[in-house]
Amino acid sequence: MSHEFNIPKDALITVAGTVGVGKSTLTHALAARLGFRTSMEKVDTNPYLEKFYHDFERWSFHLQIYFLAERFKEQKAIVEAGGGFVQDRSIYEDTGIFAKMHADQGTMSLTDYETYNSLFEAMVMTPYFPHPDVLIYLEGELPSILNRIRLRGREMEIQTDISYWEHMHQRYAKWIDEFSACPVLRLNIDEYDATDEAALDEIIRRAAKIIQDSRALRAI
Ligand SMILES: Nc1ncnc2c1ncn2[C@@H]1O[C@H](COP(=O)(O)OP(=O)(O)O)[C@@H](O)[C@H]1O
Ligand SMILES: Nc1ncnc2c1ncn2[C@H]1C[C@H](O)[C@@H](COP(=O)(O)O)O1
Repeated sequence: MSHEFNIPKDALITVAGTVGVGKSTLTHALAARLGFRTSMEKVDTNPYLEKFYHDFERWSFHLQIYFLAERFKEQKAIVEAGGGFVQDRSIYEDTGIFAKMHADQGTMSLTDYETYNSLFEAMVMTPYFPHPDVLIYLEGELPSILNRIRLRGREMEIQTDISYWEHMHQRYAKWIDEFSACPVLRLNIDEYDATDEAALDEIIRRAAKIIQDSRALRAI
């Protein structure tokens, strides 16, 4: 157990939510408080991301395959280490939000989407794919999130039409209502401050309760 919080040492906590909502910030803060390792989404070394923002149609398949490979390697490292990680973004969002959104809006062809999905499903069926003990879902109003994207200052995101972020925000709201792959803790970004220790502790206590309840159920 992670001493004062009753979080099992082998737990996997995943932080999910739309771009700019605060996942990386909370991932680092939770991991530091728990003495867990982080599994971060790497942006600077991604060879397709910037090209993708300039031409969705040309690069969406390449980018999805790249993200899938990266996330799978991360999952494998987490399993091999025996858990004890906070993970920045779930693999479920790649398929359930991004790939689907681009397929639906015609910026990824149906054939590419089907190829991607069959690869995704084959990967998820392996022992290297532990479902998280809890998925912490961050949600907030679109204007606050857009403001955070601007403040963070990634030019490729700032230059992207606001309709892209609006559409993603709507998809996320629907996606989380239907999500059932693992237990969920929903957090509104106006209701916590990631730099405040008491707020973090409260989030961890809520996560711990969810993890204990779901592990107890699995043990029956
Ligand atoms: N709780 C918070 N309060 C204020 N600003 C925040 C908070 N969490 C994140 N931010 C800021 O919002 C921006 C996006 O946060 P980040 O953690 O990178 O989001 P994500 O990983 O979800 O894309 C960053 O500039 C970050 O400093
Ligand atoms: N699967 C993905 N498809 C397209 N774009 C993606 C995917 N996963 C992440 N991204 C983009 C979105 C952001 O520009 C960066 C990093 O995401 P963030 O939510 O800021 O951590 O990658």
